[in-house]
Amino acid sequence: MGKKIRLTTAQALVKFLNQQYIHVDGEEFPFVEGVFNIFGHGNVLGIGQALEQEAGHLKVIQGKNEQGMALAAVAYSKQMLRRKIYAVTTSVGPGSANLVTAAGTALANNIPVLFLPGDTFATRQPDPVLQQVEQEYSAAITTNDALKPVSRYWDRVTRPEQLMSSLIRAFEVMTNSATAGPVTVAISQDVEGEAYDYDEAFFKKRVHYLDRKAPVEREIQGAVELIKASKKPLILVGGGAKYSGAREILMELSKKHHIPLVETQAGKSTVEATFKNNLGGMGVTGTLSANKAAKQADLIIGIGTRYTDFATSSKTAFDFDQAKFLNINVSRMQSYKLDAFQVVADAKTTLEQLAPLLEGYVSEFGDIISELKAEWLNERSRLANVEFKRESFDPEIKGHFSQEVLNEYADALGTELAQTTALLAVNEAVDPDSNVITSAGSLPGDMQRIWNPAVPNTYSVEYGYSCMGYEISGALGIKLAEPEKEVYSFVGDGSFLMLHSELVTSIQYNQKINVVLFDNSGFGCINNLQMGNGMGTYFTEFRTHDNQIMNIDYAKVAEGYGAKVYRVNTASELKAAIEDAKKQTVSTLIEIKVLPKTMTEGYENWWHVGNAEVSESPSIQKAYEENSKMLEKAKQY
Ligand SMILES: Cc1ncc(C[n+]2csc(CCOP(=O)(O)OP(=O)(O)O)c2C)c(N)n1
Ligand SMILES: O=C1C[C@@H](O)[C@H](O)[C@@H](O)C1=O
Ligand SMILES: [Mg+2]
Repeated sequence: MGKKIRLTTAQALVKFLNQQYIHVDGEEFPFVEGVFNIFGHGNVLGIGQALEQEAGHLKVIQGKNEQGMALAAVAYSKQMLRRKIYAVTTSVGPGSANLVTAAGTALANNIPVLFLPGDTFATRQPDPVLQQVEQEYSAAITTNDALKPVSRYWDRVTRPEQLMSSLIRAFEVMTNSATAGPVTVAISQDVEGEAYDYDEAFFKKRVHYLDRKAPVEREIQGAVELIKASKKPLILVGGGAKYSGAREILMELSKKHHIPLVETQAGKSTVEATFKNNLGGMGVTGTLSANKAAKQADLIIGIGTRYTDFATSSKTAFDFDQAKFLNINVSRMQSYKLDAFQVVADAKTTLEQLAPLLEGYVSEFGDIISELKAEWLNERSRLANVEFKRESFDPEIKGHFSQEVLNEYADALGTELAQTTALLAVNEAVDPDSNVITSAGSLPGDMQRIWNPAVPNTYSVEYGYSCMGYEISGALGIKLAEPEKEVYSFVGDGSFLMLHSELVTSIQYNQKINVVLFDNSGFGCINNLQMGNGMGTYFTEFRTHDNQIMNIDYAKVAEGYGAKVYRVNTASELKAAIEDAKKQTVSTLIEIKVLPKTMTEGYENWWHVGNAEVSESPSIQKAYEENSKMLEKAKQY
């Protein structure tokens, strides 16, 4: 037997984390960058003690809300293309419960993060301890069981020696591109501090290889046949294409064979918006150009995409009578979607192998790609120049609010600015290599349609879970990943109110983020959704008990934390604020008052939502009928 080293479980954990490396395309670097923490009695004397004693290369960062710091870890890993992670340690009970939303976000987006919540006593001697839920039907259930449905691997460590097999499994899952996702290793509070004679070999440097899985001959031949037989193939660029680093080969294939590219939220900015064949986002929140191209396509080459209802317009985006599907995905489960021909392999490797076999092939899209792109760019210019009128304003979201109500908003918020105009003013004003992030509300739709990233991998919208609160938390993660660049967090007033605690952490650790807050005094997109489906405006505006529109001074909140703040309600004030914010070293917040109903609306798309089948309202009955008609046209599965 080899040499032994006596450590507590938590000390062994920290020592092990320091020794995990990843190897990608010939480069090797530590996989765990640091540890976010909020200490409580469930982890301070165990993991806290171990980190205090010897953190090694790990950066230790104090979070302000478990969900917030965990979302920062998700965004960090996403920006690092899943090649580096932060671990997240929490106390027991509410501390670990606060991780559930973040774990769901990581899972829906296939992002590796290591969650280390404390667990109840293994000995059960002091039970029930403070914050122990004490489930009556089973003593084995703890709050951490709530993390099982949102973890790709879950384990509870109740003896020090279990840590070894548990961690090896955890790192195998996180560093495998087909299974990458959140991992939970919950360690009993008493066991964190218990000592054990660990084999020294457990702590040797471990390299996890992120090898690129190559397609087999049958897969390549099948893919080539499908492409050569198609007249109008379309490439749907998903997150997997970005993580695989497929930009150059995508552009080469697209140019050579005249195949348009359209993007999912996760795939956007794999290839910059300025690329001539990039028609932008597709689906419910897609562009007119991408959605028109999708309807014409007879072969959809889905690369690293989950085909969510947003990307496929609830399975109405394509002409299913003629379109075939070719899916390239490291996940076999994902590759089966839409009855596709499956290539279960790395995106970049597969496309590189396809390239020489497609020589001479040209699609029949002809000038259609450039015409569609030009048409969309015109529409985008129109959206940049929307002007409010007090007598007859026709907003993007039509027929919901009367002129009187729109004027009431303009007066209450002191603004005449449209959201699309504001967003495009920001797009023009920021440095092109800046990173941008958002996740919930109306902003992700606007971003997917009209934000043009000029530099690859600068667009990080989380739309797998669309988690309110990710925006500001995630901006901190992106800053940690790419400290040399500015990061802009686009956040609605609703999301800001839900969670912005890590703005404080960004200031505390001198990690400058820029929060661009769009205040329309309400849950705007949900108001659109309900009114667009025949309901009235019901609990989605921020109105007081006596029906006054709330005008909240969010800038003052951020100022209280120490951020540099700006209050703007015209496009020129906004541009000036962006310029000044660039000069700051501290985090900034730009509060923009925008009019409701001025976000972008759908472009030849449909979203299957759960309308009421029976109701007393004729407008709801009508919405139900219209949706049922659309459903008849949709692919059933
Ligand atoms: C954690 C979470 N809770 C609820 C939702 C549902 N939801 C989606 S958008 C939204 C309102 C967003 O309001 P705001 O941030 O002001 O954005 P707006 O739509 O006004 O642009 C809600 C409640 C969600 N996505 N995430
Ligand atoms: O319910 C929702 C509707 C979407 O428009 C929005 O972007 C998303 O955040 C959401 O949760
Ligand atoms: Mg809002």
